Amino acid sequence: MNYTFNIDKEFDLIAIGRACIDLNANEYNRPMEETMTFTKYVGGSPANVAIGSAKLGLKVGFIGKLADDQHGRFIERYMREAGVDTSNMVIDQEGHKTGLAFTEIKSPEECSILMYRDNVADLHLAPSEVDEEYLKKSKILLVSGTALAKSPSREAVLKAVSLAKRNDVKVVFELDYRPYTWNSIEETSVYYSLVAEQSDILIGTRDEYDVMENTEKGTNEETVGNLFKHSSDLVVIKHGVEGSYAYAKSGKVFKAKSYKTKVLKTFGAGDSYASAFLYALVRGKGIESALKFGSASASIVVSKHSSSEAMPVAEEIEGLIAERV
Ligand SMILES: Nc1ncnc2c1ncn2[C@@H]1O[C@H](COP(=O)(O)OP(=O)(O)O)[C@@H](O)[C@H]1O
Ligand SMILES: O=C(O)C[C@@H](O)[C@H](O)C(=O)COP(=O)(O)O
Repeated sequence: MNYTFNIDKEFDLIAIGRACIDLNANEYNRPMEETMTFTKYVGGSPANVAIGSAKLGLKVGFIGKLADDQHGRFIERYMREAGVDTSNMVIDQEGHKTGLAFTEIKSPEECSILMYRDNVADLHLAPSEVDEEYLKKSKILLVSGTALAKSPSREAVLKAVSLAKRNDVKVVFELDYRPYTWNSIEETSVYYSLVAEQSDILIGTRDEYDVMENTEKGTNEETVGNLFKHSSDLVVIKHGVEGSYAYAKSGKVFKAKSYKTKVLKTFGAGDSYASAFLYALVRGKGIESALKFGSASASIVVSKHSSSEAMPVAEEIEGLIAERV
């Protein structure tokens, strides 16, 4: 089953939200307290998705705010060289900082992220910095849930969503829930529900949908039943290594297994999944195939050290899918 986009648009995808720095532990299987060296990469979920999709060949743009410092300049250059259009990345003029994510790899299954996100530039993106003329050129607006955590970024995203709806741009909501950015689950649930109801496509883990619904143990059937009362017509629910489902409004349900690999760390799975899933969907490969693309890309990235730099090219994904038929 195919998903259709407006083919007259110049950009395939424009992401909105944070572009930050990941500092990934060089020493494996050690707690953070004993980790002495880290490698720097561009990070931030929507930046990772933008980089991943651009590497696969989509025409990608980004709306976000960068710190006016060495880190901000590193991020802009890296993304531009990765093929992302950075013309709508705004440079902060008020001394806000770049968000940092230190990763801990205690074991392949036990990974965590220590985030430094006080006073970060990305959450200071203002509604006036979201340009309708730019956004309307895209097939997809990719919204990262974390960008809803604080004003003025929250209002900037709400404006982008309403401009997307006015201009035949599909809204894809990547729930991307990061607890430390929010005051409470109640607050998250309010803003997640607001954007979910206006989104065409949603991508999240089962746990993230539970946060959105402010519930402990929701079911996929209840989740999609509620979402299909609104704008959504495709809902992807990921269950980690157990695999993932896509529910279409027509009633069709698709399932994909994950691809076994030698896991180095678990982070990066969600972002690589989203970039390859959307690539396949935009290229008209069908929903079932898009799930396989997402899963295969995630499998490749969890076996590597970074999230952004490790994003695969299409041939690597196709090779893995063909090998595991
Ligand atoms: N250990 C793993 N080995 C291989 N693939 C994995 C593994 N963990 C996750 N994946 C793949 O990555 C996808 C997203 O992972 P998940 O953990 O659900 O998302 P997130 O990283 O957003 O929390 C899964 O649907 C699966 O295909
Ligand atoms: O999103 C962030 O700010 C941190 C990411 O850059 C980091 O690489 C990561 O956590 C990715 O994990 P994922 O969301 O599971 O793909």
